[in-house]
Amino acid sequence: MLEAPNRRPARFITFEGGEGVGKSTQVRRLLNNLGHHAIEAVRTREPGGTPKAEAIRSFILQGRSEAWGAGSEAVLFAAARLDHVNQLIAPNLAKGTWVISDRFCDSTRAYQGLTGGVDDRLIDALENLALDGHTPDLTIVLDMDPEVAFRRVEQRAVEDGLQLTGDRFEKEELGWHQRLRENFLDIAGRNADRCVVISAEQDEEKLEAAIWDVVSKRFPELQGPIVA
Ligand SMILES: Nc1ncnc2c1ncn2[C@@H]1O[C@H](COP(=O)(O)OP(=O)(O)O)[C@@H](O)[C@H]1O
Ligand SMILES: Cc1cn([C@H]2C[C@H](O)[C@@H](COP(=O)(O)OP(=O)(O)O)O2)c(=O)[nH]c1=O
Repeated sequence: MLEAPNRRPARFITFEGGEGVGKSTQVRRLLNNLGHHAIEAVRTREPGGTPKAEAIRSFILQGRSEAWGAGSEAVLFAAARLDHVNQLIAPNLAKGTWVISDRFCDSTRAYQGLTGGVDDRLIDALENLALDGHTPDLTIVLDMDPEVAFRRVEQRAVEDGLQLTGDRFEKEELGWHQRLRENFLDIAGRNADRCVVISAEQDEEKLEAAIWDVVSKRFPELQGPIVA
């Protein structure tokens, strides 16, 4: 079959950062903006994205692997990622569909590696195996004070009449979340070609515009007028 001339490769974009910084909200908004530029894209998340990876997600987030330690949890996250890459990410990119993921490999490095104390060599090995070359083209790291992020989540839960329970990682103490924030910034600094840090302490529309500015400058195919 003949390749369409000048067909650009599909892009793989990930969002990273602490709890409640607005990743899911901005993934949705980015997808919408890509649609306005006639870019076909799928939204996904980690842990999860495929039935097998979602099963691993429930197991971990219910706290069932907590007693096994951060090393074993890193292996579980990588097992979920392997399936996610093979079944969803790689096939979509291969057929020209962009993939936008709410968290990816930097979360394992930040949570289990730098914050959880798992040896870099294990994190590196798991990352190489699970990604199999599918490194994101761009990673947006949403950065904010975790205390402010918690207040947002709490306020929204009160407004929606929901009870906040806190999953496996949400229930860690504030100092832990502050270290996590520093660790994401450290990862971004060490991968400056791929990662862009954006302050998430701005309203949803302004943050969306700041993200679009970064994404559209990075990928020339987005620089034309809105077509859809
Ligand atoms: N820029 C923002 N300003 C204020 N509240 C926000 C903003 N972005 C998201 N929220 C709210 O904060 C909470 C967490 O947002 P969410 O997108 O689910 O974060 P994450 O995916 O990072 O956990 C939600 O209740 C959401 O409506
Ligand atoms: C992908 C991934 C997530 N996690 C954690 C981060 C979150 O606490 C949790 C995912 O839960 P989620 O509800 O998606 O969190 P958030 O809304 O903040 O993104 O799993 C890891 O510890 N390691 C990983 O590799």
